[in-house]
Parts: sequence; structure tokens; C-alpha cells
Amino acid sequence: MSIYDTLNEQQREAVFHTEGPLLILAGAGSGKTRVLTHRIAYLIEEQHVNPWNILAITFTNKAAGEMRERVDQLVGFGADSVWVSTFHSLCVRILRRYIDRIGYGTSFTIYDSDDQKSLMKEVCRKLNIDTKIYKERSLLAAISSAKNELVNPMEFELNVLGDFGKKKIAEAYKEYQRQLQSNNALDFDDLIMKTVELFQTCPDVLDYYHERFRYLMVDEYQDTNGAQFQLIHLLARKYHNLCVVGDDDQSIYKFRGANIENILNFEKAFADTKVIKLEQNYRSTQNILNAANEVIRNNTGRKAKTLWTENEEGTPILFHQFQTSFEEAEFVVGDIASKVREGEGEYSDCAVLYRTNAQSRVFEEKLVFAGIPYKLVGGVNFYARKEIKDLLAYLKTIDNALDDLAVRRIINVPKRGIGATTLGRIQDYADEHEMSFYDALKLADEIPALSRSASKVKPFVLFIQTLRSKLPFLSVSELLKEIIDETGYVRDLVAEDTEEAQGRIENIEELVNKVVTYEESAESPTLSGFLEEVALVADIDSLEEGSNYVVLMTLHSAKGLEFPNVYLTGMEEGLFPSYMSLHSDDPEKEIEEERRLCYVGMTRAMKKLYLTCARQRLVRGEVQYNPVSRFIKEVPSLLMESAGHKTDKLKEAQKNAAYAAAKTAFKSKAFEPRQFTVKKSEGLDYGVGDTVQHIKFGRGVVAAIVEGGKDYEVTVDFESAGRKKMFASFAKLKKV
Ligand SMILES: Nc1ncnc2c1ncn2[C@@H]1O[C@H](COP(=O)(O)OP(=O)(O)OP(=O)(O)O)[C@@H](O)[C@H]1O
Ligand SMILES: [Mg+2]
Repeated sequence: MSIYDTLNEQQREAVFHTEGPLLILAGAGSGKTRVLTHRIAYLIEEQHVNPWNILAITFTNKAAGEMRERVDQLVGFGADSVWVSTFHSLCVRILRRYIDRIGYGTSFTIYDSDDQKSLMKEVCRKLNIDTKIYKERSLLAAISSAKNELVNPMEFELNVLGDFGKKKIAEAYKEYQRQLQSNNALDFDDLIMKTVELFQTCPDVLDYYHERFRYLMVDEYQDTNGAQFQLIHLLARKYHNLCVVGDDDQSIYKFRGANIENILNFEKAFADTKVIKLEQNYRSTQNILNAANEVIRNNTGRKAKTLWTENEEGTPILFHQFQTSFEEAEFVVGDIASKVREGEGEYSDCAVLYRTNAQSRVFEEKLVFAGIPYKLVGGVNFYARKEIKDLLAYLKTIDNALDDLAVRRIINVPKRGIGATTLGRIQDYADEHEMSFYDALKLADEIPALSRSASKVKPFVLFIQTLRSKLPFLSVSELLKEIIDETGYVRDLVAEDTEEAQGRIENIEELVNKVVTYEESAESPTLSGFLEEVALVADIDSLEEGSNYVVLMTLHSAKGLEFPNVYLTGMEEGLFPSYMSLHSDDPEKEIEEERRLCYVGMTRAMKKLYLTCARQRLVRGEVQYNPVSRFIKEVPSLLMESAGHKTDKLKEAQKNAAYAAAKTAFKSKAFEPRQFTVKKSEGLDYGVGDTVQHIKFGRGVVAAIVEGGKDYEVTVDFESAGRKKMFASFAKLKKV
């Protein structure tokens, strides 16, 4: 039996169709990604295509990693020569080689969103743009949309004649781009745009890649934007061996410029395209699949698809409406705990999905309390933390001193007594002489306006120059350790002697670990190589393989993944579909995008799907009362079991009181989930039945104590405030 026998007829047809454009349009869980991996195997093993000539593009690093793994399993020798890559890392590799052909240096820096914001601040300052009227973030968004459609500053300017507001954006775009270039830096959107520019202006480079990538494959094609489409189009122009797979029902990145038309128009763009539809779903139970189909049916303007499965019918979808978001989280966490306890699955079989990152917080609290391991995908990214950014800025400065932002970030870290006036004067000098900020620093002695403050700048320059001269002899980890020692970064944190400083030290240790891991895994590790890898870490990468924990993530991050048990939470109008979509200029269209997101979420589930919502929820500190999401109502009641939580008046009152207490706790600083380091009390000096005193609620009798993984949950019947539940370490109850 060959590996191709495990495919169905349509899948096999797609795998065996290797020459010419191929569009595989199919619903969720129908084996699209599986077809791609088998196709790679088939090309190599049966068609004797050189693995070197195959390129597979996926959307996230996580997906690329999974595909890499699957290809390694299927193909023996040569699998590692296949390029499996995201759009961004593909472009980085191409640009590192050839970007000097279009006016950049090949050791360019990649700016993340924080870097972009600082740069835009600088642009606005320079152009006297009032950031109260034109917010940096909206300017950047406008520029990003332009780049996603390959509109350069000049074209942008031509299009806005007469429109004053847009003219300002055009000015900002022009200056922003100029500064990027003079810093020898690219933002994320540039990675694609500059690669397209490179291909369009250097036919010999394009031709090299035509020969290099004879066979192209793109997963999640429905989420490509105009620039990405152009890139693929250029790459496939010579041999037309392009296979794209996607699902128009799962297009969820319109806000990033994804163009659903790309998939609908594929046949127009590539003549004699072969279209294959896959209709059998292998992932989900019949109930889950039917429910998802019924929901997505409410969208208009889609290519009609029927998706069926031979899988078992499965249990009905469970719908629960809770009083508060805390109860919702309690239920989800309790359910996961009991599944694992009963041996029905592992933590890693469970995923909690929500519409926005902020919703994770309550789940985190409950999981911490229950002592359940979890992984938060998204949220504060490791690399966005201050200490990590500082040290990376040192590395960037050493690697590429044209990066003004990096240099400015660390010039006073640690404090070197260089004042804002001095920095301003250096910047002016750099602007005037059209040089980088760092080059101006080197000339500090010659800047008359600086006079004596020049002496403060010198040690910094000397330090950087020394490290740079050592670069050929030091490994990246040795370099990093030297920076840490010489700057006294960790020493200062140790002296601070706070819990926060301790946390930062641990992060720095983790960064050192990261460098060491990089050095062990990279073929020829370099400083640029390390910085590049770091710049490309998307949020999803914090999901490690093979560990046993519950995954919390947004619906957007869940694309392409599958889990036995999925909890789709916060199913409320105003949350999902989002408030923004309901109040947009074109709500109908926006709600369709939300519905696709709902379809993505539901179809992640293999065995069990839970849909939950809450009557009351805190949003930015305010209580919101949201009705049940319309998407719930689109699921036929036959497929769904509703566990309505009807509460009598008394119970409701008690719940509201508990909710108020929880709200207080929620608002208190101590509840910041990231610093949620509750020390489990060494036993409590009160027990059930004891009378206790609370600082706010007064006297009460302890009704129950539940032991959690890290703390105790104490229920108290207060004389005046009624029944309340609280964490022992926060409540600070005193026995009376
Ligand atoms: N012919 C098959 N026989 C058995 N299992 C299959 C077959 N085809 C796909 N599967 C399994 O079904 C599941 C879904 O496959 P895959 O992830 O490739 O679907 P997909 O179409 O890419 O889904 P999505 O739209 O969510 O990205 C996987 O677990 C895969 O191994
Ligand atoms: Mg897939």
C-alpha cells in the first residue's frame, strides 16, 4: 500500500495533477493541507522533481512547521531541501540576497509595530503633523493598506490631489518610507512589496527564481492580499506550475487587505486552470459539520459547496448561557478538568477560543486557580517586553548601526546622562548632513552645538565599536553575555530587588536560552540570522509541540488547526459578531466576515463543540449586557442541546453579589493576570463555620473552602453583604 491509497479520489486527482495551474477549493477539514503535503511527496518520489525546486507557502510559522513535519514524515531523502515557508520569511530570504539591487543593504533590519510607531512619531515631529488629528496608528494603517495593494508613496500622492486629509497621509508616507530606507530598515508590509519591486525591476533575479521554484504551492490562499497575489503571480509566470488551496468561506483577514476576489478570480488570472473540489470532511462529527454548514449558509455571494462526512454523528453541540463571564470561565475550566480527571482526554485536546485577546484574562485566572497548565497564544509577546527589546536593540546596533531607532532606544540604557537637548542636536546634525544617527554620534566632537556634552556620548560609541570589532571572534551568545555584563543590565535589576525585576531577569535568561538554541539549530549562526529569526516570530509560535496544556487563543489564530474539544466562548451580539462590525458602514458585509470567522471556529472541533456566552460581561471596566449571538440562532436546534441556566430570584441576587465582588477583584491591580503570582497560603487560620472579618464586607460566616492549585477559594455569608466567593490571598479574612 502506498501513501496515496490513504487519499480519496478527488484528493488523489489533485496530488497527481502536477503540471499547470490548479485550484483546490474546498471546505474546512477536507484534507487541503494534507493534499499539499502528499503532492510534495509525489513530486519528489514519483515525478523525480528535485526537492530544491519546490516551494510551499503557508500563512503562519506554526503552519509552516507542521507542514515541514508532515513532509519530513512522507518523504525520505531530500525533504529538507523543500522550501516550506511563510510569505514573510520567503521574502526575507530573497531580499537578504538581492535587495542591494534596489537601493538597500542586505543586512537590513525588520521593524515590528513598536518600531514603526516610534518612527512615525519621529516623522510627525519632523513634518509638524498634529498627532491629535492624525494619529500615528491611523497613519500607519493607511500606509499599510497602500502597501498591501502595492501603492508606493509617489502613486499614493498622485491619487490624492485635492483631498487635504489624504495629502497629509501622502506626506507622512513619503517621509516614513524615506526614513525607513535611510535606516536600512523594512516594515512587514515592505517585505512583500520590496520583493515584488525587485522582481519587477530585475528580470534576471526573477528568472533565477523561476528556475529555482518550478513548483509552487500556497495554503490558505483565500487570505492572500493584493501584494501577495502579485508575488505569486510573478513567481509562477514562466512555468505555471502553481497549486493553490483555499476555502472562500474561511477568508478572515480582510482587515489586513486579504482579497477574497483572489480566490474567486484565480481562474481568470491563470488560463486553463484545473479546479478540483473536495467534499468529504475527515475532521469533525456529523453534528459539528452540519451545524457549521448551517451557519455559513447564511452568507450570500459564496461558491456553493456541500461538505459531508462519514464520521460518526457524535454528541449534540452544547450551548450554555451563563449569568456572568466568570461563571462561563468557571464552567469551561471545570469541564476541562473533569475531562482529564475522567480520562476522556488530555489538556492539549482542549482549545478555548474567543473573539478578542482581552477575553483571555478571565480564563487565565480560573486556570491558574485550578492549577491547569495553559498556553496563551497572543497577548504580550515575549519579544515585546522592555528588557528583551533593550537587549535586542544593542544587538541590532552592533549588527546594523544604520538603525536609528535601535540606537536611540539604548543610548541612555543604562543612564549615561545624555539629555534630550543633546539628542535633539545630534538628530539635527544627522538630518542636516543626511547621515545616520549613529554616524552623527561618532562625530560628536565635531558638532559645535554639543560642546561639553560630547564627552558623554563617546563612551557609548566606543563600547559599540569595541563590540563590533569583536564580532568575528564572538558567538552571538558570547556577545549577548558581554553586553549584559558591560552594561550592568542584570546587575541593576538584581539591585532593584523586586519581584518585577526578578521576572525581568528570568526573561533575560530566557533570551540567552533562545540564542543558545538558535546557535545549536542554525547551520551557520550569525547575528543577522538570529535577529531575523526573532523578527519573524509570530504570536502563534509560542505554541510548543508535544507539551500538554490547554490552548487559549483568538479565532484568527486558530485557522488551519484542529482539536478534539473546542470551547467557542463569548457568543454574544456586540462581542461576536463584534460591536465594530455591527456599527460599521457596511454591517451586512462585515457580519459576513464575522460569520466566516465563526465557521472557522466551529470547524476546528473534531469531537465536541461547546458554545458559551454570558448575560453580563465586563468590557473595559464597564458591565455590558449582551443578547445571545445571532450565530447561535443559526444552528438548528435539532443539533444543539441548550443547557439554559434559569435562576430564581434569590439565586440571581446572590449571583449578582458574587459578581460585584468578582468585579472588585477584577479591577484591582493584583489581578493583572501576567503578574498573577499568588502564593498558596500555608493553610488558613479559619475554617468552615468560623466567623471572619472582611475589610469591606464586615462580618460573615465561612460557608465553604475549596482548595485550588495555587490558592483557596473561600465562600463567606456576610451579615450585610450576602454570600461572596473570594480568593483567600486577596480577601485577607481575619478570624474573629
Ligand atoms: N483521505 C483522508 N483519510 C483520512 N484522514 C484524512 C484524509 N484527508 C484528510 N484527513 C484528515 O482530516 C483532517 C483535516 O485535514 P486537513 O487539515 O488537511 O484539512 P484542511 O482542508 O486543510 O482544513 P482547514 O480548512 O481547516 O485548513 C486531518 O486530521 C487529516 O489528517
Ligand atoms: Mg488546512
